[in-house]
Amino acid sequence: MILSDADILRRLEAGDLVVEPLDDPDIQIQPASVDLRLGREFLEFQHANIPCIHPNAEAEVAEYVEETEVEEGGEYILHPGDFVLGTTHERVEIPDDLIAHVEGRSSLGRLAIVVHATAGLCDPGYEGQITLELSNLGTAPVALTPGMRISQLTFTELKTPADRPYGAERGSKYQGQTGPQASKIQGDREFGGDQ
Ligand SMILES: Nc1ccn([C@H]2C[C@H](O)[C@@H](COP(=O)(O)OP(=O)(O)OP(=O)(O)O)O2)c(=O)n1
Repeated sequence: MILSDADILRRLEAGDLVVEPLDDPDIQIQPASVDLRLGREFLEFQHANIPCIHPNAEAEVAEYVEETEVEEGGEYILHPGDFVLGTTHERVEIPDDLIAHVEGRSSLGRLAIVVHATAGLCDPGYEGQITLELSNLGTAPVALTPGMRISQLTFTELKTPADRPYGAERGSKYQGQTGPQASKIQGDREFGGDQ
C-alpha cells in the first residue's frame, strides 16, 4: 500500500517517520508524496582526469570527485550531459515497515532534469540525507537553486516490518550520511566474508 497525504501526516505525527526540516507541510506534502528540497553541496566528477573508474578502488573514486558548495542565494548550473551528486536538504528516518522511493518532479522532468540515474530506493531503517544522482538529459544548461523542490519521496508499507532493517546490518554503508556521498562500493560485503 502506498501512503496517501493523510497516512504520511499520521506517520510524521506519530514520529516514527521523520522528514526534517519540514518547514511548510502545506507546500511539501503532496497527495501521495513529500517534496524534498535541493541542498547546497554537490560532488562533481573531474571528467578530464578520469581514464577509467574501477569501482573497487577507493582511492580512485575519492580522487575523481570534488565537492563544491553553492553560496547562499546562488545557483548551480547543470550542463547538458553532466552528472553530479547532490543532496536533499532534508534528512529522513524510514521506519522498519516502510520503504521510500526517490522520484523526480514532473516540472523538472519536463526540463530534462533527472534526480536518480538508477538507484531510487531508501531502505526500511535508513536514516540520513538522500544523495541525488542529478543529470541533465536536455540540450540547454539548467540553473538549479538550493532550496528548490527537486524531488519527491513516496512511501510503501511492507506487509511485515523488515527483520534486518538498514543500519542494523553490517555493511549499511550510507547510514547517517550527511551531504552528497560518493559511491562506497568498495565497502561491499564479500560473499562468505566477514565485513
Ligand atoms: N538515490 C539514493 C538512493 C538511496 N540512498 C540511500 C538510502 C538507501 O537505504 C541507501 C542504500 O541504498 P542501496 O541499498 O540502493 O545501495 P547499496 O546496495 O549500494 O548500499 P548497501 O550495500 O549499503 O545496501 O542509500 C540515497 O542516499 N540516495
